[in-house]
Amino acid sequence: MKGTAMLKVIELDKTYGQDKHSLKSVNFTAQPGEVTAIIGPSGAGKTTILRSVNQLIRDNGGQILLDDEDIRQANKKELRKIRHHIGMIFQNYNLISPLTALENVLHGRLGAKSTMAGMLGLYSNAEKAEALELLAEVGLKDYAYQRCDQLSGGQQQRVGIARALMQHPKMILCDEPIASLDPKSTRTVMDILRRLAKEKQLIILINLHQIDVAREYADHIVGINSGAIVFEGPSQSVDDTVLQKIYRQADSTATVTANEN
Ligand SMILES: Nc1ncnc2c1ncn2[C@@H]1O[C@H](COP(=O)(O)OP(=O)(O)OP(=O)(O)O)[C@@H](O)[C@H]1O
Repeated sequence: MKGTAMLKVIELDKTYGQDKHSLKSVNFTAQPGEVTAIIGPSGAGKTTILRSVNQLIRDNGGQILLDDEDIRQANKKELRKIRHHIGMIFQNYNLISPLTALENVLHGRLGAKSTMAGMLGLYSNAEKAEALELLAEVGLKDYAYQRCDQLSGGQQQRVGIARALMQHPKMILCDEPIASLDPKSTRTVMDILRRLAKEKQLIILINLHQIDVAREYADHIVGINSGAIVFEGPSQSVDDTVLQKIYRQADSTATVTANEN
């Protein structure tokens, strides 16, 4: 992939089983340099969108263009290559606990290595230096040799971010990355994601339950209700009327988190 990537999702459909229509002709764009947040009630389809974007689940139709290439049309080999440039950040961090922060970050290179080199844990000095630099970028310079299960949730999520950066991503997909974090760690993680989007011109696509966090940190907001996009626009235009539309008639679990430190 080359050039500046933009993610463009066009008329994406997903049906689970026979009749469970989870995404209904979903359209939205996410620009490099911006944080794009997907908000909506529980069960609206946020995770289904993220999992479709990197084709962890197969959808039923539409287009997913990254840098004008349709990810849906990629064969297995091409998909592996595309996925290598898509970082993932998870609610439960998905780190390998007994390993150190540095080792976990180095795992971000696995997709770029031969199976044998990956299995043997063979990393070059340049890769190690880069991993250390990335840990410093997320404020964990002094924790490189600490086991991940000895780090706080917020620190573990920052290791997850450094690991994603080790993939040299065009885009980072974040599935509720702050759901398990306290308000202070939430701010640290969101500050880092926003800074990285700008500095590295990354597309950051993030599922959020916390409306206030989305409004504060996202440049662009996509609102989904029952599988259909009901709002797309700058975060400044998300007012009460828009929120009512996004969360209408739903058993909303959305929370407005406190912004205290
Ligand atoms: N594997 C599956 N099989 C069948 N239905 C599924 C599956 N995964 C999700 N769904 C359904 O698809 C819809 C969208 O689910 P999804 O997990 O994408 O919502 P969400 O907005 O991410 O919810 P939450 O905020 O609670 O995580 C829901 O109705 C859900 O029950």
